[in-house]
Amino acid sequence: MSKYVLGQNQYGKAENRIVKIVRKGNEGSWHEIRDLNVSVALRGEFRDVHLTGDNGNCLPTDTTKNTVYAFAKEHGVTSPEDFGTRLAQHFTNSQSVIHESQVRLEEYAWDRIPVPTRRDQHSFVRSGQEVRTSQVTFNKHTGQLQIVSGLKDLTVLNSTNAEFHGYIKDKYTTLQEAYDRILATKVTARWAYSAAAAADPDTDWDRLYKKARRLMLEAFAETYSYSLQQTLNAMAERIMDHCPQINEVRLNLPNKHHFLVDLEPFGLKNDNEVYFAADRMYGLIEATVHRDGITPVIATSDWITA
Ligand SMILES: O=c1[nH]c(=O)c2[nH]c(=O)[nH]c2[nH]1
Repeated sequence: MSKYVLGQNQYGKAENRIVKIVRKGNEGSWHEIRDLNVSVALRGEFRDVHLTGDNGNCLPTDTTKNTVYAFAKEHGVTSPEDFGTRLAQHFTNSQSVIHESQVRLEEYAWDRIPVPTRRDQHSFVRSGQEVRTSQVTFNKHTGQLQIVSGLKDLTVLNSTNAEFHGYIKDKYTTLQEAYDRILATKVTARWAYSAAAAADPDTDWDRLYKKARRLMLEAFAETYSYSLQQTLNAMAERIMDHCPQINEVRLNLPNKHHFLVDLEPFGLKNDNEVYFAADRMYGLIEATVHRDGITPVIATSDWITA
C-alpha cells in the first residue's frame, strides 16, 4: 500500500498551432483563413501509466497532435466550438479508457488587405488585439457536452461618464474621490452555453461570438459607471438579456488606472486632460453573473492577470 493517492490527472498535447486555408471562388483564388491554437487534455484510466510504467492505456500526446491536424483536413474548421466538439467526442468515443476530453482553443482573427490591382484575395492583416477562446468538454458517461467560449485581451476605455466615490475610508485610505474619471480595462470574458445550444448542430457559433462581443462593448460604452464592478455586471447582464443560449458570464476586468498628473509645479491647471497610464499595479475586478436556478460551471480559480 502506498502512502500516496494519485489525484486528478489529465494529459495531451498543448498549443497545437494550426492555420487552415480554404480555397474558394474562381480556381480557388478566394482564400479563407482560420488560425487556431488547440490544446487537448484527456481524462480517464491512466493510473497504471503513472504508477507502474505500463503504457497500455496511453494514447500518445503525439497522436493527439496528429489528430488535430488530420481533422482540420478531413472535417474542416468551421468554428472553434465545432472543431473542439468534434475532437473531444472523437477522443472519448474512440478509446474505451478515455472517459472525458477537454479541448481548449484560441482563435486569432485576420482581416483581408484590400488590393485594388487584383480580384483574388489571399492577403491578410492580423486584426484586432483580442483572442477568441473556447473550451469544449465531453464526458461519455454523463453524455454532457459543455462549451465555454469567450475572449481575452480586449482593451476598452471610456474617457468620461465614470465616477468612483462613497467607498469605505479607513486610516489607510488616501484615494481621492473621483467625479469624472477614465475607466479602462482589458477584458477577459467567458460565457457558458446551455446544454441545448451545445447539442444543437445548427448553433451558429461565429454569429453568437460576434453578438456577445458587440453586446458587451455596447454595455461598456453605454453604462454610466459608479464602479468597475457595476460596469462588469451591466456587461454580463447585457449578453444574457439578448442571448438565450448563454446561461452564465464570467468577467475578469483589471482596472487600468489613469492618474491625473500634477501640473501645478509648472503653473498649469490639469482640467482632467493629462493622465499617467499606469500598467501596474491594478485593481482586479472579477465576477460570475448567471441565470437564476443554474449551477455555474466556469472555473473561478483561474488566475487571470492584466
Ligand atoms: O471601480 C473601482 N472599483 C474599486 O473597487 C476600486 N478601488 C479603487 O481604489 N478604485 C476602484 N475603482
